Amino acid sequence: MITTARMGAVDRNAAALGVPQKQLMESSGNAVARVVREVASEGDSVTIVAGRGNNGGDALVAARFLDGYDLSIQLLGRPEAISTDIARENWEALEEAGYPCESVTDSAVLELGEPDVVVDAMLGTGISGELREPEASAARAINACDATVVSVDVPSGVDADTGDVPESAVEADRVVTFHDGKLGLAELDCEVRVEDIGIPAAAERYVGPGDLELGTPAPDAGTRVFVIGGGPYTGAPALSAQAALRAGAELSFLACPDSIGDVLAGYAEDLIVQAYDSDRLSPDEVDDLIETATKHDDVVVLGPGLGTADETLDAARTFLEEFEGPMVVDADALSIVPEVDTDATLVCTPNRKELAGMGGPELDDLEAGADEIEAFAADLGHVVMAKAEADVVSDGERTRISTRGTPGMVVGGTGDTLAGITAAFMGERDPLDAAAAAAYANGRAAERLEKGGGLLASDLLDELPGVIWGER
Ligand SMILES: NC(=O)C1=CN([C@@H]2O[C@H](COP(=O)(O)OP(=O)(O)OC[C@H]3O[C@@H](n4cnc5c(N)ncnc54)[C@H](O)[C@@H]3O)[C@@H](O)[C@H]2O)[C@@H](O)CC1
Ligand SMILES: [K+]
Repeated sequence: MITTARMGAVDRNAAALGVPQKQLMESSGNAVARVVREVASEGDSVTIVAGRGNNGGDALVAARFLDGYDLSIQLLGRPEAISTDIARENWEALEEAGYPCESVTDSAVLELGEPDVVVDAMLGTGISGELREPEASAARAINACDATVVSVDVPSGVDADTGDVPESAVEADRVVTFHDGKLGLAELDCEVRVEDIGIPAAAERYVGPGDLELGTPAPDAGTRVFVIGGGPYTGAPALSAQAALRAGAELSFLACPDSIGDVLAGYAEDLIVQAYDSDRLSPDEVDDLIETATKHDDVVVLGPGLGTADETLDAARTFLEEFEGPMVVDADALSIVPEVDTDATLVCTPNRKELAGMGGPELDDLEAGADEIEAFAADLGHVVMAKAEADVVSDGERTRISTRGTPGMVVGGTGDTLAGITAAFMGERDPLDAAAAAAYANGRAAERLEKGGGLLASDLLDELPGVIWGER
């Protein structure tokens, strides 16, 4: 099963891999025609009712695969109103080649007659709510006639994600949907066929620009990130907090020992430092930290630069047990995740060594071990983003791999930026989607810098907005 948002992302990834949507539309149209051939006999009359989006485009392609039938092609609206180039090009090709095309500009004029088959291609996944005109009248006409109704992708009007069926929706006899099943079709009383349209498996497996779009919230999402880190180290928490801002967080807070508060504040005037009265994180601070994070609905980053003192790990353990919001767990805090029972929503970001330290698989090649990482994430019950040349992100059921990045990223601190980006995205996005998008963004930032070696994690900061807001 796939959501329509994820389907859109995979589609975009396929285009980035060199398989553009027009090619997929050709496959979809072909698949629609195959189903029409199954329900129609030679010479039967087939009426295509096409909307102005890509759902209509699929059926316009199908027309070219239906020689031998008594075809009628009705476009709902004026050809100039077709909303995508690829659908318009397919319309123009039909007109040019002399197919029986009509543009229906007044809903009252939709003359269905008594066709044997109606292809319902008014609306697919682009729909929201009750049908508007002229689609609503056309749906009534389709529902009133005796024809076998073949719906393209989804019966027009039905929400492919939720399965909501507004009163005005088309009642289909068959549905031809593409690539993968849609949750919203499961409850319908009709035959649903899932057709392969030639999307490369890599478009789902490897993160691409579609994942960036899917996992990145709007720039005004207003997420607040709260980094709990530092003590023995100062750079790591500062990098996480700054990366969160570059990835669109509205505010980035840093909770740290007061002994390093001034140092952290000195790194960047954009950070808001909340120092506690101690040399390192200890259980005494936890109640305050949880109260602050909970009150402001913060996304927490726990771990960067915390160190491994016993009292610090005790504090991290208590925080995990008691916090119930979204959080990224990185670095020194990772080792305690398997021992605690938490209601928080976690993305854990171990490198190879930390992964093994958490009781996960010992792997040289994370990509080759993706199945083991998936099994580990399932056991753990949290999203795991394992980091190396390839980053493997899994929630135990869904697994995505990012091969973006450069060898220069082995330098210290690139994991800290990744944690901060993930947190900024997690405020408004599914944790797996957020983590996958963050891996892509962090890696792309390094690629754009084109440094063979000598990359600094802090170099990535300036590059992130161009990737995230420019490439999504
Ligand atoms: N991988 C994919 O995602 C592929 C998608 N394809 C097709 O593309 C379709 C999605 O295309 P689009 O995104 O262009 O969307 P649609 O073709 O579903 O329709 C979009 C249009 O419908 C209008 N609309 C929205 N709600 C409405 C309502 N309640 N009443 C009347 N009009 C309404 C919108 O303003 C928009 O112009 C899929 O369903 C599928 O058929 C295929 O071409 C192949 C590949
Ligand atoms: K449809």
